[in-house]
Amino acid sequence: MTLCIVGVGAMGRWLAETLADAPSAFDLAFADTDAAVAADAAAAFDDAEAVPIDDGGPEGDRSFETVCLAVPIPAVEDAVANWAPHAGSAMLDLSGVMAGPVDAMGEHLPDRERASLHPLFAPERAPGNVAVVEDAVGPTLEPLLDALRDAGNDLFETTPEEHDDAMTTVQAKSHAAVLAWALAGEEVREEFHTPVSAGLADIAATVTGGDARVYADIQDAFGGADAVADAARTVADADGEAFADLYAEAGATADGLEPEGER
Ligand SMILES: O=C(O)C(=O)C[C@]1(C(=O)O)C=C[C@@H](O)C=C1
Repeated sequence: MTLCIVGVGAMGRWLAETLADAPSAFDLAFADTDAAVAADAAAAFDDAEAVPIDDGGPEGDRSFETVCLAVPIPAVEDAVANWAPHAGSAMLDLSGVMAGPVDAMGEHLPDRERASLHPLFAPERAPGNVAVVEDAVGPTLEPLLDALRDAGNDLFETTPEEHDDAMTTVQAKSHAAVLAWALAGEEVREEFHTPVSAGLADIAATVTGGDARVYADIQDAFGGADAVADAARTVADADGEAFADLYAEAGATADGLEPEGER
């Protein structure tokens, strides 16, 4: 299958690396607004090519069986429109938001295969859970999804609404809370750390070790930092009894938030 990966950031590279090891053959092409980044990726994979971008789509009248959009969240809907004429059989996106691209793909590729995937991890922690909306999946996308499964990823079916709602808690509120903790904290001697503070410090290092633009896009797409700030204010203002009530309420909510294996 010819597959053009549009957007060669961390997740575009992750897809290429995962498929390069798959038994089914994927002829890879890479396109990026930074032509040097696409050229680098093409050089790293056997027989892969770099595709120059012109006016948002591929230069010349190029067509690929499948186009995968691994572009930033704010760019994905325009990318669907620009690349739809060049996706012969299928399009998928890995942008991390689902409602917008699923609607746009339905509008621009009504008669072709379509899926939206969100790998819920950074590539260095692959394989992991991948949320999937199989809007219209058939013989073109099936081998690609199988290759991700074969690489140890756990693909689970969701809806755009369920996914985007979940990301408010899973991503936007989590990141806001962790960043606020790091911003409010001060350096302490290592021996003072407790299991709780050491765990938070580890998570803060993970969150701040990524790409600021990706984290800003997540805040814009899903919101939730205000709710975290309001909750922190309520905790800060609570006296003994009110604090105990909040503590109990947080405990009950936290039970529901815990991944099943850890309950
Ligand atoms: O660093 C990790 O492993 C992450 O989980 C990163 C993380 C996240 O924190 O939500 C950040 C952006 C991606 O969309 C997916 C996951």
